[in-house]
Amino acid sequence: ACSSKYVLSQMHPMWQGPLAVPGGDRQSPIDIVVRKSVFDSELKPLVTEYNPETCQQIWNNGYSFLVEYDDTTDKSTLKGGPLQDKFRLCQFHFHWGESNAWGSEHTVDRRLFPAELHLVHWNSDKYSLFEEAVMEDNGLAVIGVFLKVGKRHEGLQKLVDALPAIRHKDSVVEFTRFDPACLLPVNIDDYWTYHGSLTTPPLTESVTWIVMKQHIEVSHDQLAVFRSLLFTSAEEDVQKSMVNNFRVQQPLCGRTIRSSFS
Ligand SMILES: COc1cccc(N2C=Cc3cc(S(N)(=O)=O)sc3S2(=O)=O)c1
Ligand SMILES: [Zn+2]
Repeated sequence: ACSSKYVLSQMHPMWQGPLAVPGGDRQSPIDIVVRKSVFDSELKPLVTEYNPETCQQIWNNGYSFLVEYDDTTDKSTLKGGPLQDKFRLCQFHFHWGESNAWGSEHTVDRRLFPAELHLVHWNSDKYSLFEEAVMEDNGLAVIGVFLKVGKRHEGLQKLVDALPAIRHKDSVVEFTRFDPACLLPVNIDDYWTYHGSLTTPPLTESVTWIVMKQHIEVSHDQLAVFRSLLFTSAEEDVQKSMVNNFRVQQPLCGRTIRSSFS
């Protein structure tokens, strides 16, 4: 799987960490300035082929909660869009705020969303292990989807119902037969794409970001359950609510953001 404790445990609740990695000139997240993005007609539609049977577990890593997929074969994959190779889904997770006014990592013309979903994939054409891919230039592809508060998301509810069982850091429960495609917006043909990094340690600059233009809606109550999670483990005497687990925005450093739509 693609998330090991030693890496994730470096994350501190209000982890704001270094403003940018020393020498890092392609860090994430960033603000997407729509009028500065460049339409690229060569960008193809994204092709996701997710198999719910590869869903394995859901766990609280002390920074977010991750739904992990079996990435030992090419069963749940992403290709097309800006990608030249086939990428394997390894996990998805979210970032959110303590209020509905903020929480997303990326913004669109400075517009904040209450939360953001990240579907993490690694290049299985070029690498045999996630741990290799995460260190390489074109090793990872992460789909970002903005969440807005509105109507209840039926597909999300199975995940929301599992959260009370993983309230504390390092708690894990079995979680199966969840199709992450249900979390994608109706239209996945319209997106922005740019070269960036992981937004938490190890902050490696190995990510092709694909940020969806269309958001998904979840209910206020569903998002409130995210906020009932804790950064802290059961043993700690001071419990801290898992909120505001997003990174500060990073300098664009001259990068071009391409759009798949004009
Ligand atoms: C050896 O490198 C490893 C090993 C195990 C897990 C990770 N990761 C850590 C952070 C991280 C942050 C992501 S985000 N918010 O940009 O989508 S995705 C992701 S991760 O790849 O799961 C890295
Ligand atoms: Zn993330």
